[in-house]
Amino acid sequence: MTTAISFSGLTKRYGARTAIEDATFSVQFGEVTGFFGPRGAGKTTCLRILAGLMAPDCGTTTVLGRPFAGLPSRARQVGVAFDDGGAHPGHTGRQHLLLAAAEAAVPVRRVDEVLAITDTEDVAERKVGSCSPGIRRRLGLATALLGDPRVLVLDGPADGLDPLDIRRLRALLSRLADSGRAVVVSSRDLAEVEQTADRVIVLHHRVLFTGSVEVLRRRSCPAGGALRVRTSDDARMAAELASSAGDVRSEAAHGVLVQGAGAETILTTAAAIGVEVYELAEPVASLEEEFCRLLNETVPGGAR
Ligand SMILES: Nc1ncnc2c1ncn2[C@@H]1O[C@H](COP(=O)(O)OP(=O)(O)OP(=O)(O)O)[C@@H](O)[C@H]1O
Repeated sequence: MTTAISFSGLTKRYGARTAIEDATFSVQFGEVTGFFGPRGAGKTTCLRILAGLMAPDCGTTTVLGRPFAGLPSRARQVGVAFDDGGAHPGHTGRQHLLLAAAEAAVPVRRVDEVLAITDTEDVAERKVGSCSPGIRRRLGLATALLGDPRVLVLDGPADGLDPLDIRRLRALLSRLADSGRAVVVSSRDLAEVEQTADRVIVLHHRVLFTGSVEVLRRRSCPAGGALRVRTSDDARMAAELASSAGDVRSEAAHGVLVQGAGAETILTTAAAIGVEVYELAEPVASLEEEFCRLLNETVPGGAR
C-alpha cells in the first residue's frame, strides 16, 4: 500500500537555531500516529513544511507519494489543521466552513456533516473571534475534514480542549484510522499520545524513536526475565537480593529491578526478612521515563 506521508532528510534552521535536522520517517494508513515532542521540538515546523507553508533547507516531504502542492483534488486527499483552520474572527463557524467548502469544491451539505462529526453544531452561528480556543480547534478539525480526506494531519488538536472533548476527539481519530485513513496528531502531552496513538514518532530536533507505543515503553527493559519488585523496604530487599540474584538495581520510586532471580526467590527472600511485597511484575517503563532516556542517549544532559 502507498505510504501516506513521508519525510526524508528534512532539515530546517531559523538563523542559527536548528528546528529540525535530518528527519526521516513515514506514516502509514489505518493508524493514528502520534507526533510527540516537547515545546519547541520542531513538530509544527515539520508539519508546516509538509503542508507547503514553508520550504525546508534540505530534504523532501510527500503526501500519497507526491509533494503536497502537486496533489490533485487536494481537499479530498489530505486535511491539515493548524489552530482554527484559518477562520476569520468576524465570520461565524458556518460561514467559515461554507467558504472553505466552496474553495475546496466540496458540496455544501458536507458543512453540516463536519459540524456534527466535530460536535460544533451548537456554536456554528457564533463569531469565531468570540469562541474559546477549544472551539476554534474543533473548527479547525471540521475544516480539515471537509473533503473527507484519506490523510489527516492535525497540529495539537487536543490543545485547549476540555476532558470530554478530548475523549470525543480520541474516539473520532480512532474511528477515522479504523476506516483505513492515516491520522497524524502532534502533541506535547505524552499521556495524550499514549491514549490516542497506535504508533509514535518522538521528536526533539531529530527523530529519536519511531514505533509502537508498546515498543517505546519496553525499549529499555532488560531482556531475559527481569522483574521489578516494590516492597515496604526496597533498600533492604535490594541488599538481600544482591547476594542471591545476578543483577539488582534500585530504581528510586519504582522499586528494585532484579535480573537473574525468579518470582519465587524474590517472594521467599521478602518473607525471610519480613518485608512486605506491594508489587511484583515485569518491568514496563512509563513513556515519560523512556522519553528522558531517549533524550539522554542523544543529547548529553538532555533530560535533566
Ligand atoms: N518563525 C520562526 N522564527 C524563528 N524561530 C522559530 C520560528 N518558528 C519556530 N522557531 C523555533 O524553532 C524551534 C521549533 O519550533 P516548532 O514550533 O516547530 O516546535 P514545536 O515542537 O511545534 O513546539 P510547540 O509544541 O511549542 O508548538 C523552536 O526552537 C522555535 O523557537
